[in-house]
Amino acid sequence: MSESPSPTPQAAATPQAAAATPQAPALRARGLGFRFRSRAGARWALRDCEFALPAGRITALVGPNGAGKTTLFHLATDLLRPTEGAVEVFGHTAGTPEARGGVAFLAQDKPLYPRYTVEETLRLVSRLNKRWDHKGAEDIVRAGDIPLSARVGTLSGGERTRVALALAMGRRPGLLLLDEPLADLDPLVREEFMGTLMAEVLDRELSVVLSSHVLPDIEHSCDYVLLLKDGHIHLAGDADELRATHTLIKGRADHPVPDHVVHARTSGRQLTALVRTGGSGTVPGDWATESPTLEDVLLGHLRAHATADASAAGTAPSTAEGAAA
Ligand SMILES: Nc1ncnc2c1ncn2[C@@H]1O[C@H](COP(=O)(O)OP(=O)(O)OP(=O)(O)O)[C@@H](O)[C@H]1O
Repeated sequence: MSESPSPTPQAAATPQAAAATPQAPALRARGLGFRFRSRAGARWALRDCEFALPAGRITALVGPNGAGKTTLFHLATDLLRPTEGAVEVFGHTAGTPEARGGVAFLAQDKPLYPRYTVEETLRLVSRLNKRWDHKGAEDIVRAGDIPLSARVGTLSGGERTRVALALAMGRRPGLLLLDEPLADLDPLVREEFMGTLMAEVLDRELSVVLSSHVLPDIEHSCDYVLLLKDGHIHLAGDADELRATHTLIKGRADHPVPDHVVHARTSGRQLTALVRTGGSGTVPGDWATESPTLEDVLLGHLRAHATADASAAGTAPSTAEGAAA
């Protein structure tokens, strides 16, 4: 891991508690847009984003590569400033001392000093944060059997993720933003990591937004979903509600396809489709129906996105993969 100028940039943020407005969403976007400018020209990474993520929940932030997930985290933590609109943390505009004090960010590359021991790293970050829970941070490290005397550079990817989580949690944030924290963890450590996170949510009334491409891990741990595509909000809502308002159907491919199909595909003579049923669960026609998992719902919407892209590029498969979101 390369040495970086500052471990956990957000750890140096103003250590001031966010006086959370009661009932204020943990994270809210109002007409939020961000445009990168480069030599190649300007490009919108996020546009017209409107959402309110409820407090005390674990929100899954999902979307294809380049959808704008990291950009959203950077806007929420004031590493970037909106080109248009605004983003708020517990009702406070991102970048204000109240917002900065209430949010901790675990970045994808988890910047840490490799030559420091774990203990030195915790002490360094504790000095930068008045509101620091040293025991809580150490407990998270110890739960992973990581010696405090170990040099960060000698830790595995999963162990570094745990140390970075301890640094973020030590700041006692109201909102924790995790950018693909599961990417370098093996399945057992992933399960353990999500268990630690869920316990923290319950014990500390923490709100979490977690970006991930690992959909099965989201299934049992996330209770709210935000799906981004091409910098726009494609889907947002309570996980149970999303399961209840979609239905999986299977049947003969030569049957007329029902309304509100999110995504359909054929295999031989069989058609399988994800349909928005608005909660009734009923689909007219001769179809076998099944309740979808959250993964089914997200895959359906992600595939719809991929197919729409392929169609636009003239490369859509010639099967019945038509999609209507
Ligand atoms: N520094 C930059 N300069 C110009 N464009 C950028 C920059 N960083 C990101 N982008 C572009 O902004 C868009 C959103 O990028 P972002 O990293 O937010 O996506 P993401 O959803 O986090 O992707 P991934 O899942 O691959 O991590 C992409 O089109 C990306 O190419």
